[in-house]
Amino acid sequence: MTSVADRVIRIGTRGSKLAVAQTGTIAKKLEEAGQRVEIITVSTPGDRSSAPIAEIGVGVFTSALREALLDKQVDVAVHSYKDLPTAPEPGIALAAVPLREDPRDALIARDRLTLGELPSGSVIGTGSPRRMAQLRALGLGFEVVPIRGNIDTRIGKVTSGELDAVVLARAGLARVGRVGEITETIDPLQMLPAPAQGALAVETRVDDVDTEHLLHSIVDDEATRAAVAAERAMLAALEAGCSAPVGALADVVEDLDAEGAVVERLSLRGVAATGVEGDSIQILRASAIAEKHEADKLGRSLAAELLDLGAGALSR
Ligand SMILES: NCc1[nH]cc(CCC(=O)O)c1CC(=O)O
Repeated sequence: MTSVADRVIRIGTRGSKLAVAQTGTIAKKLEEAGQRVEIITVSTPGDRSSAPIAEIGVGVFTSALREALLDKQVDVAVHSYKDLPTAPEPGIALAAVPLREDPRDALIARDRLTLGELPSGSVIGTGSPRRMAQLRALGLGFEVVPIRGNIDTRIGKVTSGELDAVVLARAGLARVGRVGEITETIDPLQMLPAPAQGALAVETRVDDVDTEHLLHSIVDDEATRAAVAAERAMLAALEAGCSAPVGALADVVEDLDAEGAVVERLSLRGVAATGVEGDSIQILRASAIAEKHEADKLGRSLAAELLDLGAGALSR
């Protein structure tokens, strides 16, 4: 391997419990491969503000970490991939996309209830327009209210009785050891996750090829990278950001080629909601399948299909 083994690789992370846990998994893999690492916490404006994400803007959690990377305060930045803007960042390389956790959303409800068991009028908290739209589109009479805050704060609102339920990413709950409190892992047929949910993005500087290659060889997962590329290509082509009412989920699936032989292909499902601000919510869904190396094209063509169906009126 490269001679980077002689130095300590500085890994930057946000300070939240979730971010520290995520970064810890990457640090552990590097250490197991004999690499010395140091974890450096970078505070971001997103951590300091409690305003709705829609107001403080895309990239609020990730730009400070990227700045620390470009300033050479750290050598590696670990992000929740779904929080990254779709536009590429000059000077920064996507060194690795590790094997992702279960990408689905999870319900934590009072009395261990599921979505189907929660009565009409139940109050469910989520700050995500995507989750809000898909919850309302179930037509079960839920009142969906905006919330923010870290995982502990959100779950606390159910424990205290302030809310009947909250919806969170299962992956985040897994990373902080709270999957036991999940009362239903939501079927993607009912709620598609955010593009790249559950995945991490491991970034390095473009001029630090040794570190990039090291991270790639130790933590990259090709199937996750392809799936996430398709999901994010769809999001980018819809010109929507991380707080848009857009969901996407890609999987590598077994399919048959023209001769009937089993081949691996990439399957992508997408959802976009319009009218989220008013009360005439409309949900548009589509799906498609393509060759594994055509992730970008698959994402773009599914976005085109959603736009044809009416996603042009996407509320931003
Ligand atoms: N937007 C905040 C955020 N960014 C990443 C995760 C969870 C972990 C992940 O999806 O990778 C969360 C919390 C949540 O959506 O419940």
